[in-house]
Amino acid sequence: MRQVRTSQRVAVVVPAKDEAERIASTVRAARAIPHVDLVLVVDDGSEDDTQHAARNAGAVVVRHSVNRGKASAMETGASVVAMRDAEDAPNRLLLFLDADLGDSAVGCAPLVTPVLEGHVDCTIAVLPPQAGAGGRGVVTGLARRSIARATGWQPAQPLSGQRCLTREAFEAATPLARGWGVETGMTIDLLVAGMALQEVPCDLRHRATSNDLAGQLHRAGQYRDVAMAVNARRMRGVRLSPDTYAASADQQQPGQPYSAYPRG
Ligand SMILES: O=c1ccn([C@@H]2O[C@H](COP(=O)(O)OP(=O)(O)O[C@H]3O[C@H](CO)[C@@H](O)[C@H](O)[C@H]3O)[C@@H](O)[C@H]2O)c(=O)[nH]1
Ligand SMILES: O=C(O)[C@H](O)COP(=O)(O)O
Repeated sequence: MRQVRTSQRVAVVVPAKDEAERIASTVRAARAIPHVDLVLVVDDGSEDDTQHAARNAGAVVVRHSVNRGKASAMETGASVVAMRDAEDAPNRLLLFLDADLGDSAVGCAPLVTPVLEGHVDCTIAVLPPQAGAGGRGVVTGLARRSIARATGWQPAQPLSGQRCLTREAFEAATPLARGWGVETGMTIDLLVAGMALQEVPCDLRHRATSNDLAGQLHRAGQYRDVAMAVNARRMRGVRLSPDTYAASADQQQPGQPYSAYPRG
């Protein structure tokens, strides 16, 4: 496991598209997370006032002049953080947060410690049930089954985008899968690369997707992107054989670190 450096800092990266209503409270809450010294908002071609609201709340803001999708905004954010990492200090950990968490974003603090202390390479938030959520688990099920087939892991919330990871882990997961496939692709890439992941319960609230027409269209886009991320990895052979992960898969426990390779 990697060396522990308690002086290591954390950069929060927030991809944001038309989030003027909630971005200020998300930024303020993110700044209160221990070890965070940089909050970077990537305005992904918003048509509202997201960039100014974020800047006024204390974030560093960069902007895509056209909408490029969440994964692209995450890559832009990580590149800007790298430019701001000091040469004589460890690279910052990256903490990706969605823009719609509002005040509850501070509830992501528990994601930092397991990575900072070197226990795992990436943590992923598990959210409590959300008021107004209308999904039937179709996209979530596709993502979970696909991750399990490639790596043996059965995460509770495979689509969760609140993730803290090392720079090395981020690089192992790039180029990121496009759009809404980013989390599923990242999880597979990290586990195939031999990294350890852990789901961590976090007290968060976000704008849940309802079951109206807009919600169903959103889920159709998510399904398409997850399927594309999975198929691209299958075609490139980015997956492990069941023989490799059998022991880890058998012993996995919810909320505990998971690594697909046997630990010697
Ligand atoms: O073109 C876009 C669209 C969205 N976003 C941002 O991406 C984040 C997530 O978008 P949201 O509309 O909240 O998506 P949800 O369906 O609620 O997202 C769930 O599912 C996604 C995967 O499908 C994950 O990325 C999210 O973390 C998870 O909360 C937000 O900060 C958005 O502002 C962009 O940056 N660019
Ligand atoms: O509402 C959600 O959690 C996402 O849009 C995914 O939907 P589903 O997994 O319920 O299909």
